Amino acid sequence: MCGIVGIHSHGQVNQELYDALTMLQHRGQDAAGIMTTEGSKLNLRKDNGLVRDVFHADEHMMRLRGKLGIGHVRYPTAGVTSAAEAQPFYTNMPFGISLAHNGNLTNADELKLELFSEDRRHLNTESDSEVLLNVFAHELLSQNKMRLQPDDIFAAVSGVHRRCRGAYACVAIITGYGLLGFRDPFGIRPVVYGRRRAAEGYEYMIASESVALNALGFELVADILPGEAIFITTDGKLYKRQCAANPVYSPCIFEYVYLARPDSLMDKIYVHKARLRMGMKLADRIKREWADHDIDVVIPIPDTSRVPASELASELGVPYREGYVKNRYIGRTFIMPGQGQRKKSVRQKLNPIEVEFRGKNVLLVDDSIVRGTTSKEIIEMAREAGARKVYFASASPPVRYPNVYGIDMPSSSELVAHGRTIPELEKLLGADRLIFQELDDLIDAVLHKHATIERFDCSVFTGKYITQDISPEYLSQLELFRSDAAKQARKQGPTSVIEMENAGAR
Ligand SMILES: O=P(O)(O)OC[C@H]1O[C@H](OP(=O)(O)OP(=O)(O)O)[C@H](O)[C@@H]1O
Ligand SMILES: NC(=O)CC[C@H](N)C(=O)O
Ligand SMILES: [Mg+2]
Repeated sequence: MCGIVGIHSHGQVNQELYDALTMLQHRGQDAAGIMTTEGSKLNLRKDNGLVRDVFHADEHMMRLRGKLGIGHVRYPTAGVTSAAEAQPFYTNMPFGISLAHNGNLTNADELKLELFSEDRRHLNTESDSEVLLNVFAHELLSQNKMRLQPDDIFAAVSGVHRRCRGAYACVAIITGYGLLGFRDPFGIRPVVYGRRRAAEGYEYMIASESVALNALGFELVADILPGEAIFITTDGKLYKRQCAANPVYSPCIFEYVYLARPDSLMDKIYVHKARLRMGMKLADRIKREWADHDIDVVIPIPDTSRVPASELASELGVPYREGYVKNRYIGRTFIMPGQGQRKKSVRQKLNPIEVEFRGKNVLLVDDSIVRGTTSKEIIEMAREAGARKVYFASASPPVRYPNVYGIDMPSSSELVAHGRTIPELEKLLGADRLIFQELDDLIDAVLHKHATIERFDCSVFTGKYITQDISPEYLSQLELFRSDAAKQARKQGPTSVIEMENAGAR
């Protein structure tokens, strides 16, 4: 999961793109980038780091001039972490197109070969997003038009649907023409759009999550539906089209569990409410299966589990206490790149308030257990702080299978619950009792009364991939290339990379 944003405004967009990216920072902490267009000139700044570190006022922000632009915060799931793979990506032919992508292509390798040998296009990085951009560019070129019409752009998006597999929510600038947003036919990753009234007419914004719209005073119009594309021309006309032959509304359920901010409205579901219902369902399970529990206090693992934990406590009728103080200067640990950094960061990030633990039976609640980095450390900390019994509940089922759609969980062997029973996990993590949400309850909690979603991608819990094209060979290749060990081994090589854009003086 990365964060994407695009704005078409009547004023300069640089600061607004920056502000939107800070609202989406929780979706990617590795790199950030902004591309703006001013007439026919494009301005790009991208680098590794948090939004606040990548853009400096005089050096970059002042130079990102233009009334139309796109931005990206990256959490890598393909290629490498080099700054050259920060987004947006750009290709000159045709018209000058720049693109920012959230998701992950599962046929990037085949497409790379096709692009090279059949479409005669050049790729300069290992990124699947550069592949996606070039497929779109080739499809646009194939329309064979000197002047583009919205129909040509939508036809090119249909071409992307035919060729690209996996997850993609994208924003793109077609220089001189306008701003495009589109979503894969399964709608795996989220993307919404909104508008704001200005004296000169409406201004438009496309973003991964509605929180970015709220913060900038845009009203949410709708989700871009699976397979749909919207195009806003440089003079502010909006066109919308369903471009996929067979769209199936099936977003990733893990967005609701962990990835998204609770204050986002996503596919017409309030993430906050979905998380409250997760807490309620989990409490029901405890009441059903452990009626005589001896829990004295419910303690959340900040940040994400606060919402389900509070509802769980109130349903159980047990006090809810903030037992861990979160260091506000440490980011999300799960989306950090290496296991060493993740492990160290848990201790730096969370510190127990001893009085909430001493002599008590505590139920620690988290939204998920993935690699077990957080839960293992946290349980140990609870014991060190003097807890009598340490129980642990997860608002989602055990994560047992890799993700191939934009979450960097490439390797089943890194997932603590893979191939382990609950008693084995209790032992490994050091919990006196471990309680997981049932998948049906999680689905009920998220779906609630919403009929438009046909199903969810629940692959991290079930190993069944919504696109139905993930072979065991693909998964072993993924593990080989992207496991922590593989990434670590690659780091042993030269650390400074000479990239195309860095070759000359900047
Ligand atoms: O089992 P693990 O591999 O540790 O992964 C799961 C943990 O990681 C996430 O927290 P994170 O610190 O990323 O973000 P948060 O502050 O939003 O909870 C998630 O909320 C769990 O706490
Ligand atoms: N998490 C994402 O959406 C990643 C986007 C893209 N696959 C990259 O690695 O840059
Ligand atoms: Mg957490």
